[in-house]
Amino acid sequence: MTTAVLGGGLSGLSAGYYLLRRFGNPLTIYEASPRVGGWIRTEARKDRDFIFETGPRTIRPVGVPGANTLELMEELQLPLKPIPKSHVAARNRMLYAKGQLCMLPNSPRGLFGVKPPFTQPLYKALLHDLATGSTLAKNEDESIYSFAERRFGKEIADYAISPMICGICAGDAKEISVRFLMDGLFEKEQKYGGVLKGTLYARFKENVDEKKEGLFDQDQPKLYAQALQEKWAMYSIEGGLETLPCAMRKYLGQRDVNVQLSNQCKNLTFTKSGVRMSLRNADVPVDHVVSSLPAHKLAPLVKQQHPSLCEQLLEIPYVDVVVVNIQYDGNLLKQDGFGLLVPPIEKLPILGVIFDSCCFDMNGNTVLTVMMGGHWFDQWFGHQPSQKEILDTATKYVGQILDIQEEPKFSRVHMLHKCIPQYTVGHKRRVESIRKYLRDYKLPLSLCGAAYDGVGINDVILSARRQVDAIPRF
Ligand SMILES: Cc1cc2nc3c(=O)[nH]c(=O)nc-3n(C[C@H](O)[C@H](O)[C@H](O)COP(=O)(O)OP(=O)(O)OC[C@H]3O[C@@H](n4cnc5c(N)ncnc54)[C@H](O)[C@@H]3O)c2cc1C
Ligand SMILES: C=CC1=C(C)c2cc3[nH]c(cc4nc(cc5[nH]c(cc1n2)c(C)c5CCC(=O)O)C(CCC(=O)O)=C4C)c(C)c3C=C
Repeated sequence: MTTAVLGGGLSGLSAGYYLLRRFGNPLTIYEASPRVGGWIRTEARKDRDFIFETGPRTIRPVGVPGANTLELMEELQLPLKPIPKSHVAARNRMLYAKGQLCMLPNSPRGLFGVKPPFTQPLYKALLHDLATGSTLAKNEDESIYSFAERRFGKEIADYAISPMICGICAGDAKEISVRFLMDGLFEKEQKYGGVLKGTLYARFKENVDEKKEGLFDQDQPKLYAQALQEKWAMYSIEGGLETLPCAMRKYLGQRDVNVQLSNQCKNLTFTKSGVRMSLRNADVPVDHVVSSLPAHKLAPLVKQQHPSLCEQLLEIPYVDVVVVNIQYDGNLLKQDGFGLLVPPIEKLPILGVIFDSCCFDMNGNTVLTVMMGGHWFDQWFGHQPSQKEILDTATKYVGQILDIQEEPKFSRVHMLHKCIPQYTVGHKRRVESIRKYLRDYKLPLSLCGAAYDGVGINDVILSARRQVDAIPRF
């Protein structure tokens, strides 16, 4: 069976890895740009002993998706850099709200005091949940903001959930589906009439649930067991996260998988015997294609033969993010931690700041990443500001929030256009409908990647594995 993968980002490379394992060669991965990795990009400043990550920087070793990624890391023998749960970067997460830097509670004791930006002890939010019955009809969807407000009150929705959504998809919690991050809690609420009630009731079933996913019934990956034992909160890779796609490309290349860079797929034509892909210099027929492309990039490729599929794909919205990496000599941070998020209710042009040099050793440098834009990109950056204006905005807020007044020694501004999909209300049903369309028309096309089954690194790797496993054998 001849297979091909569209896209050489992490999901496409993972699809290549799992296709090779299941069907062997011939297998080709087509990537439009001259490099692999997609949004994963590390800029190493070799002369200065620090790195800038322009996309992701950490991976969570949690649950089946986390275990699956660690299995891949083990196979690739990558040198991981764990951050244990006791590390300051795992314990200290901050908000900038009401004009001050606020530390979020990191232990059960934190539920009982009143700490800004909250005006009530957090346990009251739990009482609110206990006192409120379930109010939505079964199996519906709603925004994560409205769910949090219903269950825990407006303060939690504004100062806990909304910034969390900014720190995962740069989105507006008022539009993002509750099923994006709280599918389980939502289901429990609907089933048992409350989040807390449902969580306590279902707790004893947790191990059963993990087994149900069926991937690691026999043995857990060794690295996952190690991560559990050593209580890792998250990890990166020596040299930065781009080490992962580079290692995958090498691994696949050594096993005769053809990874073609700068070869954009321009059209897909479904034929009686498979698919014809229009590529740089030729039309190539294959039996089955796995697309890892962002939904808005796949849409035009199927438009000619399947306009309604194209329209459904275009219903998955994306947002732009501005990433500003900055470096200063010496340690200038007065407060250590992972970083800070700015709740959207503050109406500031920044989404948050990550303290890279607190998470990982940067040889005495202070390295920060300021993230801006997202759902509010047009409002703040729609006038196409210059790189200097953007850098000035980032450093202004670093000055105001972190009291770092000096100019950065080194900086980079990146505009990430349509970099992160938004799982808005109804996303789950949209994806089901897209996949149903492929089944109904018996199209030899599988879809994986950040557009469909989760936006994190673990999610896109697992998405590739599941989609490859679901391809019927010829
Ligand atoms: C700013 C930012 C921070 C993030 N932080 C984290 C984090 O800390 N932890 C975490 O787990 N996740 C994080 N993520 C998410 C993670 O980076 C993504 O989920 C993941 O990289 C998506 O991989 P992908 O392969 O699905 O898509 P992509 O990376 O978008 O890859 C798709 C590839 O397809 C190629 N392509 C497009 N069109 C064509 C075509 N017609 N033909 C051939 N190739 C084509 C593109 O060039 C690209 O290489 C972050 C994302 C962003 C943007
Ligand atoms: C503290 C500041 C943070 C900013 C600013 C931030 C921006 C940002 N993040 C994404 C996408 C993802 N981030 C993810 C994980 C993650 N992000 C932060 C913090 C900030 N993110 C933390 C602490 C974590 C780890 C999560 C945890 O341990 O609880 C992920 C992966 C989520 C997962 O399922 O594992 C993604 C995806 C974007 C696009 C962004 C831009 C504003």
